[in-house]
Amino acid sequence: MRTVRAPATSANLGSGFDVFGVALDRPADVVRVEKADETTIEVTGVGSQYIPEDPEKNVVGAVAEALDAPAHIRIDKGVRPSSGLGSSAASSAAAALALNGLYDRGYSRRELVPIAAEGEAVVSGEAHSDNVAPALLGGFTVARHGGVTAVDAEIPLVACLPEIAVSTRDARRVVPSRADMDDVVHTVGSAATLAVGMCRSDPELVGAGMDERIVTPARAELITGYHDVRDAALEAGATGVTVSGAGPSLLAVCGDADRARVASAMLDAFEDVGVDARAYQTKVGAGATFH
Ligand SMILES: Nc1ncnc2c1ncn2[C@@H]1O[C@H](COP(=O)(O)OP(=O)(O)O)[C@@H](O)[C@H]1O
Ligand SMILES: N[C@@H](CCOP(=O)(O)O)C(=O)O
Repeated sequence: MRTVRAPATSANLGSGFDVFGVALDRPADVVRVEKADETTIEVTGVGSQYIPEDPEKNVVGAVAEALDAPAHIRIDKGVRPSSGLGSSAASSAAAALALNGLYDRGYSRRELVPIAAEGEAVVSGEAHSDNVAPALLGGFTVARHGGVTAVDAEIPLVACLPEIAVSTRDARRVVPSRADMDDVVHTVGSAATLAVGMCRSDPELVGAGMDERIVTPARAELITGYHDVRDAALEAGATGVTVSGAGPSLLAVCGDADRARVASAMLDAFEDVGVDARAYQTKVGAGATFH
């Protein structure tokens, strides 16, 4: 038997669509695997009523198949599905690491990234690895077709999750297929600023580098109260705010001293537009760990 905890993650960070991601210190999924003749899945925890236990439909079924590692898989969800906090990726990453250990497959964490991404293809139609990379490796990650670069960073964050469901599949449909060259240049500048900020653990640079004008505005439309909540967080001291993953969560970057104030400003702003929400006061954290 093997048990692995894998963290929530936030992808894109505004300017790094389908490339950048960070592991969050909390919340997390816990996945336990035992060898079996065929794969069966049991799901408990946050939002488990919305998650299929059929191995053809649950992300961990695709991971078990990719590793040729049939197992009884128990998932205790800490990351709500359709949250924009890498819920499916947390399960995929945890299952990949746990099954790799259970069956002695010998893959490194980096080699497990494309295997765990097979799970993402089940739910969003594409094996994007910007969530599974930080869930496995921790820190700030840059996921490209050629491989993943990861760095540790000390950055305080607030992830604010409203009681709205936005599926990654639907939010990918609103992404424009073409972009204006001025906006592309702006995005490159932001992405470079953000990456330098992560390397320096500098919340000012990371926040400034989240600004992006191509994907984020289209997705903001799917989130009731997005602009009010963003403004409230900035006024409370956040250095940058953007859509987390495909939404509906918002991710704010701030200094340590401002984190509690930013979290409560975001909750109040959601409440003002009639939306219940919860805020995770978190930071860039570690990747999946064995228990
Ligand atoms: N193990 C799993 N954990 C979470 N969601 C899963 C899992 N397996 C399948 N799903 C499905 O994936 C969808 C959620 O994935 P996604 O929209 O990517 O959420 P998130 O943005 O939080 O990653 C839901 O439809 C859910 O039923
Ligand atoms: N790059 C993907 C990330 C989706 O993240 P999730 O946490 O919403 O699953 C996208 O932006 O579509």
